[in-house]
Formats: sequence, structure tokens, C-alpha cells
Amino acid sequence: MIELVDIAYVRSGAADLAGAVRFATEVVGLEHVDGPAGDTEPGVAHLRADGRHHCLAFVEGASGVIASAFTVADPGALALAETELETRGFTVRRGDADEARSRRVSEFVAFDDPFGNRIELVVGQQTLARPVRFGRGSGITEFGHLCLDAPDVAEAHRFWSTTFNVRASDWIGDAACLMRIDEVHHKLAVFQGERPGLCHVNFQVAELDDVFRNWHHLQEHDVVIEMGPGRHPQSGAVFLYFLGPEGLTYEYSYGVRRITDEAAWRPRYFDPAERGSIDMWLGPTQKPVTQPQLIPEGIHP
Ligand SMILES: O=C/C=C/C(C(=O)O)=C(/O)C(=O)O
Ligand SMILES: [Fe+2]
Repeated sequence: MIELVDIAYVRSGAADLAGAVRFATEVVGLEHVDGPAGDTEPGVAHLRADGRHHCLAFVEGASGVIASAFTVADPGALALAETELETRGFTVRRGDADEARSRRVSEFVAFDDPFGNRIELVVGQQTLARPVRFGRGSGITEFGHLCLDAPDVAEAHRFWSTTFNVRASDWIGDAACLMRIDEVHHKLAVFQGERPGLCHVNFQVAELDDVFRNWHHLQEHDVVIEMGPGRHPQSGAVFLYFLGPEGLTYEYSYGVRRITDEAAWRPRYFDPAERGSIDMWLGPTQKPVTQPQLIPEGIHP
């Protein structure tokens, strides 16, 4: 069993790097770490939401998710994870020094999950001591979760829960499984989708008011609101999904549940056909929850 400590980052291709960065900073509110004074790396932009050096990296090239990353405790744990994955039949690749530098980690390994989602396990993710210089006052407090797509959610849960210390917190029929690696209700979710891909990235905000202020801000800037504001019955969080450039869906949310009594929690099963199973406020949910940012053909060697 491989112990994940936290989510680390999402790395994504951007055909229009400057446009993706502009949206992430001016609309979403993230910090562009490699500003004029930063140690810039041509063709790569790092976006920050919390203590992590970055939680989103855009790499100039074809649009679409490149990898989703999780931290493990230390180099020993990474070596064990590498062996464990190989024993289970996965092809695991060690990142080289330049790749690790670009990710601001000391070491990492990469493999594809059974559906083709590229996953990276990292150690030594760089922390920045200085406060985040948010691009806008959107109230972001942290990178909250990442959500993948897979054609078979039950099978995806089986993979994640038997390979890693990942537990199901709640199910939405066979449409989604929300999973935790610590007290937070979910830091990883898998939604049913025809192809592997990234469903969305989530940023927690400090106050309920931030969700609504951001909603107005997004509307004023003609951003496509995919769903919300609404309230998920699973985590109890008030949410707002919106579409950024390069097909990347972002989510702001406030008030995610923490599961503090691990032994007492039993996953619940919601029926996706029940009105209110996605949004307790019964807002329109015609827009599919999943508009995955697909993995471009041939991106993985
Ligand atoms: O469709 C249900 C989504 C649930 C949640 C939640 O309970 O917070 C999400 O964040 C999500 O996966 O988007
Ligand atoms: Fe979410």
C-alpha cells in the first residue's frame, strides 16, 4: 500500500500560454510565480495558490492535461512506491533532474493509471515562505482537490483504494466517487467519462461571500459558468464551476466537510438521477459536471 500525503500539482498543456496565465491570475486569482523577477523557465508558467511553489503548471504546447501529482513522504517512500507499482505491473519512469527542477520537486516518478491518466508521485515539493501574491482578491486559501475522468468509476476506486491509502468518502451512483487521503472529504475524485482526462481543479475560498463575489466577477468578465453557485450534498461545500481557456474547468468552493472520525464514517450512495444529488439548491445541472480536459493524443512517450 502506497501512502499519499497530499495532492501536489496539475501540469497542463497550453496552446496560448500567455492567455492561460492571464486567466489564471486576473480571473481565477492565482499568483504567477515566474513573474519578471522570478526564475523563469521558457515555455512553462507556474501558478500558486498556497504554500506550495505551484499547484498548476502550464506548459506551452497542445492543450490538455499532462499529469496530476501527489506527494509521498520521503525518498524512501518514493523508492518503495516505484517498486510496488512495478510489482503490480505498471511501467514506472523516474523523472530526470531537469524535469524535477521544472516541477520544483527533488524527485518524482510517473506512471499511467489503468485508464491512461498520467500520475506523478513526488517528494520534496518546494514550499515558498513568502505570502501568496494573489492576482486578484478571489479569497483563495488553497488548492482543494483534483478530479480525474475514467470510463469505469468503480474500477477506478478499486485501483486507487487498493494501491494507495485512498478511501471513498461518497459515491454518486456509478457517475462519481469522491475520495480522501486525509481528513478533507475529498482531495481526489473520479467522474465517469468516456476517456481519461482532467475533469476540474478546485480551489477553496475563505468565505461564502467569496463564492458569490467571484460569481459576479466571472459574469462581468463573460466567463462561462458551468454550474452553480450551488451546494454539493456530499462535501457540503458551496461550489461554482467555470470554464477557463484550454478547456480547463476550475471550481471555487467553500466549506468542504472534514471527516474527523475516520472509524465512524461510512460512504454514502447518492443517486445521480435524484434532483438535488449534485446541487442541494436544485440549480440547473444540465451542463455536464464533466467537461474533461482531455489528454492530447501522443502526449505520453
Ligand atoms: O457532483 C458532485 C460533486 C461533489 C463535490 C463535492 O461534494 O464537493 C465536488 O467537489 C466535485 O467533485 O466537484
Ligand atoms: Fe470538485
